[in-house]
Amino acid sequence: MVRLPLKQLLLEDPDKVLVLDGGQGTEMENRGIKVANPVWSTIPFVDKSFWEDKSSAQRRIVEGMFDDFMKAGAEILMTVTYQASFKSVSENTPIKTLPDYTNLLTKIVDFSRECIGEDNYLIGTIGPWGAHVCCEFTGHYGPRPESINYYEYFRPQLELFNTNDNLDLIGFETIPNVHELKAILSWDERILSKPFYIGLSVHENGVLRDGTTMEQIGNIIKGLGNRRNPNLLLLGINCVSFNESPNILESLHRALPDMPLLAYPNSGEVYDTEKKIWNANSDKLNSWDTVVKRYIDCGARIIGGCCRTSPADIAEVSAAVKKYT
Ligand code: MET
Ligand SMILES: [Zn+2]
Repeated sequence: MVRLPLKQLLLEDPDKVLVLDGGQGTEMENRGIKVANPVWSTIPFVDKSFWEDKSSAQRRIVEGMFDDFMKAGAEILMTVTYQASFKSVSENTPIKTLPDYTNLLTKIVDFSRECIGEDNYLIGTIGPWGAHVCCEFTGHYGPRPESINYYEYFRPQLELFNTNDNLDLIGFETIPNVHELKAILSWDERILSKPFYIGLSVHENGVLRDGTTMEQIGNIIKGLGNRRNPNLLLLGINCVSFNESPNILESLHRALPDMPLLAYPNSGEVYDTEKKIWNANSDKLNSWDTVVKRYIDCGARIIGGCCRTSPADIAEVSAAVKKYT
């Protein structure tokens, strides 16, 4: 294998910062794929023609997207599996059984590896429990969030990602609720046997969507002591306000000074939930150059973009990473 195991790279090359890709779901939408459905950006992979016809339009779009992110400088890229839990897929697509689901996810992972080659790192992404009920930006997990069986929800996707050698890292993205965070943190190496990270969904006022502060999150992680899963490699934020993201990451760094961090904010545009369109943010206070420098200064080791960030954004991230490392 050409690439070093990620854990080793993070330890042995402390100045290395990896450039992540951008917002795949929104980028696929920009390129003409209709993603408005319950499995979101995983939809093209559910179509048989994606696998049977190697020159199908949708397949070319996904290949082109990976290519353009790599040309922009991305060296760690994601599978398009944010909303591909067994529950979401089996309830909303013709794929109903565990073997068929496993087959679908294996094909997606192996296809993504083919797209990015052996030199780059591949993350198997997992959206939060809230993604299947669209509440990853509110964190409202109902009256008893502590009694949700998170493990049961994640298990089929996790078991597959754990065992597929094409994946270097598992990414839990956009986690908005502290009970879900605690559940993931309670899983040991038998449940999470591959390196993983957790991306938090943080309000622009700096607290987790459910109101938990970064300091409280720091205490939860410190409190794990030797029960902490050694595969937890990084903690960070994703799909958060572009302008506020450096402040948020800095507060996470103050809470956990030794933790390697990751950050991939939104583009800085603002979503109008009524008109369902993205508007340019006239108050975009920062440039990628500024935010990337601040991320690096507080210990970020993986930096990229989330929703509405494109290869052009990743090129700016990559230039800033080169400048400041
Ligand atoms: C709602 S956050 C989405 C994250 C996902 N990795 C994507 O960009 O497709
Ligand atoms: Zn996002």
